[in-house]
Formats: sequence, C-alpha cells, structure tokens
Amino acid sequence: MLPPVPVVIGVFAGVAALVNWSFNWNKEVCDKKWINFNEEGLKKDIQTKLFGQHVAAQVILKAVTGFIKSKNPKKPLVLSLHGSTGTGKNFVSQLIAENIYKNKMRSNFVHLFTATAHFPHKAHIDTYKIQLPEWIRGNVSICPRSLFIFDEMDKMHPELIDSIKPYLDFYDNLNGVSYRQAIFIFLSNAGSTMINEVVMKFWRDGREREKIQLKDLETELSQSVFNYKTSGFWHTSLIDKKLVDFFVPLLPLDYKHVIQCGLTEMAREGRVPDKNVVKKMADDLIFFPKEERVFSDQGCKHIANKLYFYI
Ligand SMILES: Nc1ncnc2c1ncn2[C@@H]1O[C@H](COP(=O)(O)OP(=O)(O)OP(=O)(O)O)[C@@H](O)[C@H]1O
Repeated sequence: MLPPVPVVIGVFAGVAALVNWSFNWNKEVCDKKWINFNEEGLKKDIQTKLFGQHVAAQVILKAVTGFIKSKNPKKPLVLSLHGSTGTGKNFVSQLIAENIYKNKMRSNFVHLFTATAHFPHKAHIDTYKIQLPEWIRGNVSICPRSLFIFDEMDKMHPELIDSIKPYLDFYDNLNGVSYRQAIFIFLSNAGSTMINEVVMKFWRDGREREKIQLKDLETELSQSVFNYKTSGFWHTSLIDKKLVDFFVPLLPLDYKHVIQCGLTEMAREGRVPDKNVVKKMADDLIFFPKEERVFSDQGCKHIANKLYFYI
C-alpha cells in the first residue's frame, strides 16, 4: 500500500533538499576549500615533471610562492613566459593552476585565452576592448585570487593589451575592485630566437646548459620582446611601465628531454615505458643545428601523437 500523500511529498522534499544541499556543497566557491596553494606540490611537480627548464623552474617557483604567501602584495603577479614551440609554456601554467585550484584548469577561477581563438578578428577589436576588461573585472570581483592565462600573447592586438594594463598596475583598487591577488601569465614565442641563440652559444662553447642563469637572458629578453616588430608587445607600455614582474625564458629542449617526454607519455597512457620505442620516434624528429641535431625543433609537442606510429 502507498504511504499517504503528505508523507510522499515530505520524502520528495527531503530528497530534493538533500540533492540541493549536496549540489551546493560541491559548487566551487572562492574559499580555502577550493583555492589552497600547495607549495610542496608545485615544487615537486616542477622538479619532476618539467624537463630541461632549470631557469624557468627556479623563477616560477620563487615568484609564485613569494606572491601567494605575501600578506600585502602591491600589485597582481605578472609573469611573461617566452620560448619556442613545445618547450612547456602551457604545461608549466597548468602545473601552477593545479597547485592552487582544487578543480585545476577546470576551475571557474582559471581563465585561458588564446589570441587567435578568442580575439581572431581585427575588425572587432573595439568589442574585444570592452569585453575583455569587463570579463577580468567581473571575475576578480567574484574571486580576487583569479588566474588569467593569455596564450599567443605575441598575436594579441596592441590596443587589446593596452586595455588590460590598468589591472596589472599598482593601484589599490579600480572602481572598488582590487586586483592585487590576481595572477596573469602571458605566453609567447616572442624572444625565442634570442633564447635559442644563447643556449646554442653555451653548447658551442662547451659550457653546461645547467650553468645558464636568468641574468644571461632576462635583460636581452625584455629588449628583444620590446623590439619584436611583429609582436603585440612592441608598442605597448607593458614593458616600459614595468608591469611585467618576471620575464621567464623557456630553453629549447634537447634529445634527452624528448626521450623523457616520450617515456612520460607512455606511462601516462598506461603502457610500460620503452626506451627503444621512444628513441625510434626521437630519431625521426627534426633537430637543430641540422648537422649536429642537438635541440628539438618542436620541443615535446606532438610527441603523444607521434608515439603511436612506433608502438
Ligand atoms: N619542458 C617540458 N617538460 C615536460 N613536458 C613538456 C615540456 N615541454 C612540453 N612538454 C610536453 O609537451 C606538451 C606540449 O607543450 P606545451 O603546450 O606546454 O608547449 P608550449 O611551449 O606552450 O608550445 P606553443 O608555443 O606551441 O604553445 C605538454 O603538454 C607536455 O606534455
């Protein structure tokens, strides 16, 4: 026999309330449960998962840790990551996000923009110039510890870069919103020729790659980005107003790093890492200089797909 109607309604209401409660309980909000910096986790990830990037590793770790631990930052953290394709710019940005946000890159507080995908039409620049600052303002007012990653920064229209400048600056607040907890990461290939030249010179001089220091690259890097005629950076005042806190160079990866990437990829796919398979794949990749075949032309990009042909 069915229970009396009020009891049924009561049960339904209870279940609905429970569902509602558990739904809200799982809803990501801007608090410690969802945003909790794991300093040791970031350190471990950068040391064990990011190959061949000792300069970037050191700078990023110090910059992010120092910034997040700071009780009273004067401005948002602005990192500008430079390097040729497949050297790990997106990858290391992901590692940062994964060690701050419980929902990692899927977090509502992590925003990834790709210039050619999100701002493709020059004719719409006036619309983008309104939408992008509004997006940043709206999201930082919901969650001050927001992360904004701009990929292909060198393809961003200079006026669009200009439109976000106020949010990177030292202001206490803008229209009641403070941006001082936010993190901005710019990714680009700008300056990669210069980085590769420095690394090649070290190699030609027989000096160890690990001896390369930030100071060997940083000044020239900011200048080469500034002079990079085709890059959106070149006539913005991001650089001359010193809004970028750290220029981070990503070095070209060499043969052994490609092997490390291949082995990692096999393990990630649930296979037993097989050095012979990865070596076969690596031997068919393009390296430069042409004769000596030292540095990978595509870094570790496309390795995941290429491996299938050799398994
Ligand atoms: N230094 C690295 N250490 C470990 N894995 C790497 C490294 N660089 C690249 N990879 C691997 O290659 C993939 C592609 O790299 P990623 O997207 O980070 O390159 P990128 O520098 O952002 O290139 P692009 O300039 O073309 O966007 C990563 O997801 C990662 O699996």
